[in-house]
Amino acid sequence: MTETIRIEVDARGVATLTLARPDKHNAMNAAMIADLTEAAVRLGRDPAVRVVVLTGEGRSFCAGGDLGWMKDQMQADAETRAREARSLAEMLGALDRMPKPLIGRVQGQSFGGGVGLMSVCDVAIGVAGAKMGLTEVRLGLIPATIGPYVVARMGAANARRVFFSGRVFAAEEAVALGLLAHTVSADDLDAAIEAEIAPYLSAAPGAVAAGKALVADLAAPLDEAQVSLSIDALVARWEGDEAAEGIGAFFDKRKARWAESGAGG
Ligand SMILES: C/C(=C\C(=O)SCCNC(=O)CCNC(=O)[C@H](O)C(C)(C)COP(=O)(O)OP(=O)(O)OC[C@H]1O[C@@H](n2cnc3c(N)ncnc32)[C@H](O)[C@@H]1OP(=O)(O)O)CC(=O)O
Repeated sequence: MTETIRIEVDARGVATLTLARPDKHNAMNAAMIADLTEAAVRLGRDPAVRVVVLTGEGRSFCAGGDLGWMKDQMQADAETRAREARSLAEMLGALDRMPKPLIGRVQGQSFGGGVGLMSVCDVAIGVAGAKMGLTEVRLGLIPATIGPYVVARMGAANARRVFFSGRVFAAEEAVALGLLAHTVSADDLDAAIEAEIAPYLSAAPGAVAAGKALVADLAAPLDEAQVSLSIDALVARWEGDEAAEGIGAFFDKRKARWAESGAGG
């Protein structure tokens, strides 16, 4: 475990999992991806933990996949690229399957993979007016490994709108899309999270875990074929010119210049 996340467990068994790269808006690099995967498995197995709250330190919940890490994948060999893309899918799967209620405390901006994290929470509550979006297409990327979870949340019709436009929307719209349960003022966020936690603490842990597994199977059964498709889709983007231009433009702090064919990779 590195320094990318913090875990605190209180006497009631409420674990708070905090994304802790505030200077990078909590973007998920390789270390954070590994740490989150390990934490999901560990907290899921710990009988003392009853509920997990996922939050971010600083101004953002999570700005998505770390674009420096993604840039590295573009220079890497095919085996490394596939392994790194799979690590993202495995992290999302580990959080999604964690047999404890996972509550998202969305205190700031969330983009790309940050919206993916919200989508693997059982319930997420956000601050009114917070900005979010599936902004990947602005970077020459797509919501790939997060795709199955986000589509399950908002449905294909909504996903088409927000995936293909990459537009930024407010937390209120995220409620309508099914990403957030409701919004509150920043001052009321902790009270809202406490209110959400309380009933889980009196529920039978085994029943909660069984219910969570059943809902996951009934609502959006995710098989290895879908996971592989999403990994391949991410790797294909890393191999194309558009992501190099989009990510390059982000770090150069300029507007991306897309090829005019409209079919560029
Ligand atoms: C998971 C999958 C795909 C993705 O998630 S792709 C990533 C999608 N995310 C985004 O599009 C957000 C990118 N970030 C921003 O738009 C902005 O940084 C911000 C979050 C709106 C904040 O803007 P602000 O002007 O307040 O701050 P800076 O831009 O100066 O950022 C400060 C600092 O943080 C670094 N940073 C921000 N986001 C990222 C990031 N995603 N990756 C790496 N670094 C990031 C930024 O570079 C600055 O660093 P300095 O060193 O201080 O310059 C794929 C799948 O689904 O499979």
